[in-house]
Amino acid sequence: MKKPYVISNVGMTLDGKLATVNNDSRISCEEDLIRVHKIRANVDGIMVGIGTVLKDDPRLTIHKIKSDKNPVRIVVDSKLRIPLNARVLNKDAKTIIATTEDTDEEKEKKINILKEMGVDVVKCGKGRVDLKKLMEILYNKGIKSILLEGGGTLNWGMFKEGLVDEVSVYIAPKIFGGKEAPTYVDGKGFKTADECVKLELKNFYRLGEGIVLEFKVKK
Ligand SMILES: NC(=O)C1=CN([C@@H]2O[C@H](COP(=O)(O)OP(=O)(O)OC[C@H]3O[C@@H](n4cnc5c(N)ncnc54)[C@H](OP(=O)(O)O)[C@@H]3O)[C@@H](O)[C@H]2O)C=CC1
Ligand SMILES: Nc1nc(O)c(N)c(N[C@@H]2O[C@H](COP(=O)(O)O)[C@@H](O)[C@H]2O)n1
Repeated sequence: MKKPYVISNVGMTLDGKLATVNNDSRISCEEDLIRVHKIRANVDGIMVGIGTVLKDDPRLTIHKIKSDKNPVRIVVDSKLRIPLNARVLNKDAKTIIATTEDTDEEKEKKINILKEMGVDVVKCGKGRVDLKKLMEILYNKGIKSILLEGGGTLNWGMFKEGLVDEVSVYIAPKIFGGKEAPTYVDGKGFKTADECVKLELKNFYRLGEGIVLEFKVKK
């Protein structure tokens, strides 16, 4: 299958959290955010799950460094829960919403509004977005590289389907704790260590107050 090259990046605490139990996701230092924006500047698309849009209202543009273009923003949103005033829907960059083929009158109405706003809505899968199919669709739209920016539920979906090629994480010297706090990879998890995603460490370095680790995913 032809698919975009996918880089998974997060800023996480030493205990693997992406945010606190109250959804405070201030983890990366300024130097790390600049590093992330340099990656953004080198990919065709930036992808997040609807959970991240609802909790963070991100822009998903390049705004920490100078850049003459923005990658396409991709939101994975089965039930089309995206608020029409979400910042990812502004005119700063193109946006693709990936939703399921499941349909009802209300959903179709919202799709039409989104299309009028210039948003590209793609349908793949039933129940939940079929991520493998989505990757194929995105590749055929000319998106050959993607920065996957979470959150933990979408990260699980992408790792489980074997769709991630590279990992870079910033580990901040912070501990958030909390069983309910989102982690780098949530979802159901693998049942045995044999099934897990295996990584090859490629590089590591100190950045600001924390550390960056870079891996290739073993296929
Ligand atoms: N520190 C960091 O670097 C980052 C932190 N975060 C934090 O992570 C948290 C959000 O994470 P989370 O709540 O897990 O949300 P996600 O952003 O991972 O979105 C998850 C949602 O995506 C939708 N989805 C659709 N299809 C799939 C699929 N095939 N597989 C997986 N998900 C699918 C589901 O909703 P539906 O069924 O409705 O479509 C699902 O609930 C926030 O607290 C945010 O601040 C997020 C990114 C980076
Ligand atoms: N790398 C990184 N470090 C953190 O500490 C973070 N909280 C995040 N969050 C991700 O970045 C998105 C915000 O993007 P904008 O600045 O609004 O463009 C947020 O939604 C998460 O995906 N990342």
